[in-house]
Amino acid sequence: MKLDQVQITQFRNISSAHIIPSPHLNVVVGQNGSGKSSFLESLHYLGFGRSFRTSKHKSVIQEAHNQFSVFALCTDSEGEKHKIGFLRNSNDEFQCSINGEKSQRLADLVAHIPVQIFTPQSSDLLLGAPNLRRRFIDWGLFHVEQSYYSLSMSYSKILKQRNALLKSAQKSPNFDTSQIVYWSHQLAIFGEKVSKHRVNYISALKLIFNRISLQFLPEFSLEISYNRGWDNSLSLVDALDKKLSTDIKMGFTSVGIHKADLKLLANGVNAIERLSRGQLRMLVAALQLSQTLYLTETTKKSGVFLLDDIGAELDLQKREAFIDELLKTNTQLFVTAIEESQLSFVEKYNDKKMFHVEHGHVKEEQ
Ligand SMILES: Nc1ncnc2c1ncn2[C@@H]1O[C@H](COP(=O)(O)OP(=O)(O)OP(=O)(O)O)[C@@H](O)[C@H]1O
Repeated sequence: MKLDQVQITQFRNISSAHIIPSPHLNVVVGQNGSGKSSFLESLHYLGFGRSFRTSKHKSVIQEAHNQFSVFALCTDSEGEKHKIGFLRNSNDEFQCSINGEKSQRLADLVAHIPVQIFTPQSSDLLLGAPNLRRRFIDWGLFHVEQSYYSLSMSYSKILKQRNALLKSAQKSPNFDTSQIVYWSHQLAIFGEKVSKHRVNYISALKLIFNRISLQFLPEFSLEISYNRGWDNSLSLVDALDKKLSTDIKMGFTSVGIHKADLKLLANGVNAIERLSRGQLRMLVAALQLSQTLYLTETTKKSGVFLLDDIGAELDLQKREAFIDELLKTNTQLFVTAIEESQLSFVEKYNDKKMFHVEHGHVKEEQ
């Protein structure tokens, strides 16, 4: 899906903006505090229903106002037009709109536009907690595997149920554990299915990643290793049964897909111990690009890629390599920079638009 037009209202310092982007490359330039990241953040809402900078939705609503909205006219890969929108008010209520129909289900909206974001904080994918890496895998699967969302939602609901029973059992020694065993079996049914999708996805991603990482970080031998969240020699139901008494003691489920993790190895050791900050960012870029390639190859869908503050920690050559490769995937790119000189190489692209942001006004450069 490509964004043909975007209308933003009362979003941070952007009172109102109407943009007609290029379907390929959009360069957004402006001084510190001008509103570049806010512009990308508003597009992020269309792909996730949330910000990439804060969990407090209220803080993105423009001061002295009580709601923001982002609307877009888009074209999908079959050439069909769609009208999508997202609105959120200061009472923390939101509304999605898809081709004129209102919806309270975020999944309906975010399924339309696969949005990815790359910021100076993106190395958190490798440095941060495992849930960030699971979210990375889940994002990829959500957009390629139709059943994945409902399978993982079912797993989460059953996990809550099992954890509530474990807490009750923790408090009362005579608790009938057969109920927990029942939920362990239910949990295992969905957990095995989700895990199978994840394992297949990682294997496919590895093939693409091996090629991209050679290009982006040729000085290292890089490898993805995936831990599915329980003992490899056991089925999930057996692993859950084996951990039953430990889980009762702790009051939560210690094995399952909610414990899965990705590890990135550089020359055989954990990449975070070996790579510089810039190299870690490039590794994240390679992972995200692999996802983009997989998405377009398997579904023919195209997405929107937001690159915030590209100048931070990536040298000119690496910025160029990343943008070159993203543009080959038919992704619609929005790149922000403080100065045009940080992106001097964009001269070579024909189908691009340049935008200038000043005090929240987004203007296309003619
Ligand atoms: N809720 C809000 N209402 C009005 N203005 C806001 C709100 N939240 C943030 N701002 C202001 O919006 C401006 C734009 O911030 P933004 O982070 O988009 O800037 P930027 O151009 O990305 O800057 P930098 O290059 O420093 O990252 C800032 O001056 C900020 O103080």
